[in-house]
Amino acid sequence: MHELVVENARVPFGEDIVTCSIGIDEGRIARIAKILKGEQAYDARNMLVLPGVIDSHVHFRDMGQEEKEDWLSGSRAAIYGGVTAVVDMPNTDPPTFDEESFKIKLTVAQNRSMIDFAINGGVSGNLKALPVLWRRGALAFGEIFMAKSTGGFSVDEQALKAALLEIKRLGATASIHAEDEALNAEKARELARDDSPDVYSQMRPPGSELNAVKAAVRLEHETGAAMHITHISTAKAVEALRGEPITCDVTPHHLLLNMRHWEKLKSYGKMNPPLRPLRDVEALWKAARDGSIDVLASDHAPHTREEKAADIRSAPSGVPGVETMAPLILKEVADGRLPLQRFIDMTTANPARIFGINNKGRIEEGYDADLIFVDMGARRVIRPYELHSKAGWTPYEGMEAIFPHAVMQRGTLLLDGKEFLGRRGRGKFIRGRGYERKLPGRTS
Ligand SMILES: NC(=O)N[C@@H](CC(=O)O)C(=O)O
Ligand SMILES: [Zn+2]
Ligand SMILES: [Zn+2]
Repeated sequence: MHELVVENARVPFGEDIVTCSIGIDEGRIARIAKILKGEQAYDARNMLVLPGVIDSHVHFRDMGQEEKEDWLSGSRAAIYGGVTAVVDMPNTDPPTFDEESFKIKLTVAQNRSMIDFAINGGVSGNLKALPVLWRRGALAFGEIFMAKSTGGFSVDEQALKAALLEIKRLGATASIHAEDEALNAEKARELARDDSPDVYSQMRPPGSELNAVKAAVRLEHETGAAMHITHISTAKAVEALRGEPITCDVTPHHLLLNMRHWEKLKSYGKMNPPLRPLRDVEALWKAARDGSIDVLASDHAPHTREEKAADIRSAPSGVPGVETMAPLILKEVADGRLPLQRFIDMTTANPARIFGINNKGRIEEGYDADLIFVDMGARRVIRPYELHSKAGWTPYEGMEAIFPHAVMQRGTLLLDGKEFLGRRGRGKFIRGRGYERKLPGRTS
């Protein structure tokens, strides 16, 4: 007799969808079978049941940037979007560059997050701090900024190489923000007086990303570090990774928005890397379908309406996305633009494997019962006032999406139809592989 049985669940197994029961004990999937007995039952009503989404690239801000987002608002938005685990980036205030800032963020997230969370260590002139960040449980290192973005951090190739050698020594993974800082700076000067609506895309051209990705490939050859390119946004950068042992992720905005959206979005469409031409968007979809892109990650980067109302050069870069990512892409799955199994791999098993998150990302015995329940016919138009990020705006207003009907984390419902059941502080810290492990002695 299981504690809880999810009945009438339609679970995708490879190409098939099997109607089954999922037996859950102590928050874990204990059995999957036709019929199971449980003290409690949850009728999935023939909904599609998928593993909870792991969003491996979010900026939940908080601490010195509470006005943009905090862990409570960010994790609430995540739940409504079917996300049951997030990985928070280090460009916060304070930035996660040392033991003290890691502990501060961990305490804040443990007190406030309603979903399970991981914290990445940052890299910026803090080479000596990488081992202690790893021991404190950093999931990975990154995003490591090769070009300045929000927060103004960036490392040159020499510093990046030193960090990669240390990351390799630790057995950790590096996630890279690949743009060419020098080219971006040169373009910004060259286009200082240009007031075309798409000038921001011209200031950070595809060549900037390509230069940085090529440098990252060289550094992988030189260091052998486990590397991942985050928010890849151009056809040529995807090509540059072909055949390389480097994984990558794509954001919903680079799949669903393009340079034609500048007219309408203005500074709300500003993010790094910037909006691209349609030909890059089509190439990203092709790469998502054929597996050249491993992960879908939101790069949830909220800024307030007031900040975003500024002109294109002074407004901050970044768009919110944790609540709309899975719903928007599930709608594309329903429209046949991406196979369901690719969606599942890109949002669950792949990020779990790449970043070393154990026991999450699959509907299999022994895995956490992190589940989302989706009616693939339940389309809804996105309205900003119905979303939950503190941003209070979205670049996807008016677009159709398929939001999950229910969300469960480790066997506890966090959302059930209109009923929101998330609780502050219930999210658990997802520790990286280096947590409290004795570090290999320093070789040099
Ligand atoms: N993507 C963005 O434009 N901004 C992100 C940082 C980043 O991912 O570069 C942010 O933190 O605001
Ligand atoms: Zn970035
Ligand atoms: Zn980011």
